[in-house]
Amino acid sequence: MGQDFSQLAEVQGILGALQGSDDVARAAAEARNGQLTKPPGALGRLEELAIWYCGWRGDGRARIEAPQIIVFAGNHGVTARGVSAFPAEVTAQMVANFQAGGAAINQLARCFGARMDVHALSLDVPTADFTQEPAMTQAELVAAMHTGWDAVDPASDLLVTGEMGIGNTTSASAILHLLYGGQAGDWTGEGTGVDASGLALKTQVVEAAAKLHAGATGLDVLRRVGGRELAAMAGAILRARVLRIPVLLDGFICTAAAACLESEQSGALDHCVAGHVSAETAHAPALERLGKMPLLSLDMRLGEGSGGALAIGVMQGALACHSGMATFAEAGVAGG
Ligand SMILES: O=C(O)c1ccc[n+]([C@@H]2O[C@H](COP(=O)([O-])O)[C@@H](O)[C@H]2O)c1
Ligand SMILES: Cc1cc2nc[nH]c2cc1C
Repeated sequence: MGQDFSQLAEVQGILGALQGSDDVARAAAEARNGQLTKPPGALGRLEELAIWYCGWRGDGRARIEAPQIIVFAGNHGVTARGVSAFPAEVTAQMVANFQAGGAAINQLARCFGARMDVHALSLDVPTADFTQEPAMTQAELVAAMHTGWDAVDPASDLLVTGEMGIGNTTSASAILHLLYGGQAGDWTGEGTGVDASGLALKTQVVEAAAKLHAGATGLDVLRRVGGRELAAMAGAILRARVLRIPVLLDGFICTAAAACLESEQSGALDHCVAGHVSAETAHAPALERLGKMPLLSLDMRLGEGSGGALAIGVMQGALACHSGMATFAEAGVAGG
């Protein structure tokens, strides 16, 4: 595709000119679904998912053959406030683990035949502490979004964006509090596992951040209280939209990053499905605000794209049935 950007205004221009899904392919998929050898509606939500996917792919009989998982990693200045149960150096250590094939996401990628890529974003330069100043400059935001944009393989047919970043649930909570209001406590949870006093401190940090950055919207929220890996996920999700590659959102942090795109441009996440709802308490209300019903609910709170990766299997199943099943006429089954 001939689209690219080097400035925030150009990102906004791309968001303002997004195309919808292909009505003709969607109608063909809907017609095919009505002829398959099953009682109407018997595959439940899989039917709606397959039709949705076919619409985005522009093919009434699409399959999933080349899923891609991208894990973005970033470090956060706000960790100096003591908001995580783990030290910041774990981010770089886990990147090494991803590269060596030892993390959960490596195993899940293999299970579903997905290509997996890892992008570490300036781990030696944490973002600024957003209780004091914006986490990123506009140039830093755009550069991180561009890393995500470039990371998407145009030949892939389903994308999962995942992340690794000690402290990034504080970022996600601050984003959601700024976008959706309420109290800081409504959007703040345990992350990697802080105790009750840790949670109280983290809630104060989110409250202070929301106060400092009050009034921000859309991508400016991502810049002010986000992080590089969140911005990269947003960039990848946007690129996927331009390339008509459907996206499975992962957990709390991925959803918060995506919510900034939706805040900037209503409908920007129409090509996305929520892969799962995580155990982080504010994830379910965030998905509700976005009108996204998660495919899975397994009490996971790992990140890395792990919940989205598991949902690849659900989507593969939906499309295998839709595109592989015989019709009543083909199979000579009565009642179609
Ligand atoms: O995906 C989720 O819903 C999720 C929920 C809680 C924690 N995480 C992961 O844990 C890390 C952030 O947790 P924390 O406590 O350091 O803010 C980061 O690497 C995330 O991938 C992820
Ligand atoms: C060990 C560990 C692995 C992770 N994967 C994603 N976030 C994580 C956070 C920690 C602490």
